Amino acid sequence: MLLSIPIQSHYYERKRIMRLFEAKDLTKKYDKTVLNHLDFSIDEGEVVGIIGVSGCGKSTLARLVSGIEKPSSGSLLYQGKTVDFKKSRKDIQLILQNPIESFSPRMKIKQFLYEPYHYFYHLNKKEAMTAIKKILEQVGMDETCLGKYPHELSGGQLQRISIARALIIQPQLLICDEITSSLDQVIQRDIIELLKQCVYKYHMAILFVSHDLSLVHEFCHQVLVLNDGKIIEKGTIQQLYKSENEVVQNLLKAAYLNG
Ligand SMILES: Nc1ncnc2c1ncn2[C@@H]1O[C@H](COP(=O)(O)OP(=O)(O)OP(=O)(O)O)[C@@H](O)[C@H]1O
Repeated sequence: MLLSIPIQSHYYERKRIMRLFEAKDLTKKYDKTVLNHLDFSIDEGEVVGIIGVSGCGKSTLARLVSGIEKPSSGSLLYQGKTVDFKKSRKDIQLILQNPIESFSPRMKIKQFLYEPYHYFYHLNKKEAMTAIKKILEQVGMDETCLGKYPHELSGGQLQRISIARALIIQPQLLICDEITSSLDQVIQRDIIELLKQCVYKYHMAILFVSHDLSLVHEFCHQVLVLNDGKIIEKGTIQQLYKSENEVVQNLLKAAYLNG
């Protein structure tokens, strides 16, 4: 045994536990098999971390769970039924590492935040604007961003706007693929705090792909370790510290040395 990461873990309470999402025998092949017969589940209000070395299939898994790519075989269940990603647009949302990819370059931030109110809640612009201002406050932004285009904001500001949009939509499952990796540490912390509030207030479940084990340590209830297309270990981060698996030990050691 093993090194522990020097950060205070702070596990916030989960209110009730119901199975939200399940992957069964999930396989994805391109020219080679990237994900190989994976089984895992995510409960309501649960934060599940995905870690593993570069190229092990983390982003591929995020794309499958969010429905932007189809598995080669296996099934994905949402509340016990095969997911219909068209119907589940409100329930399952993805935020990417590079937030600019989620924005249309010619759409002002105001429109980007108004769309979900219009589409999911049928609010008119005046009603939505009152709500948008409140949400902006929650993510630490002010109204001046509303008249701007995406390229006029920084990466951290765009990531906050992406989270604001997720707060508006309030999905049951939010998939975050390396969303803090291009941000400085202070903004990383703020974003994790915001996501914790989403879990706490809205009982949102989060699939959190990250190479930053200190954030995973602080944020995730359960962690899956991917290697060579397979889940080689799952459990709390404390359980992972006790793992005899060499790959897991090396990941934790590398995180400690880099941290
Ligand atoms: N559309 C694709 N076509 C062919 N191969 C792909 C495709 N997408 C991913 N791959 C391959 O699948 C493997 C896993 O890639 P993926 O991006 O999921 O890994 P990752 O763990 O997220 O990596 P990183 O930590 O570097 O972001 C890689 O070998 C990659 O080249």
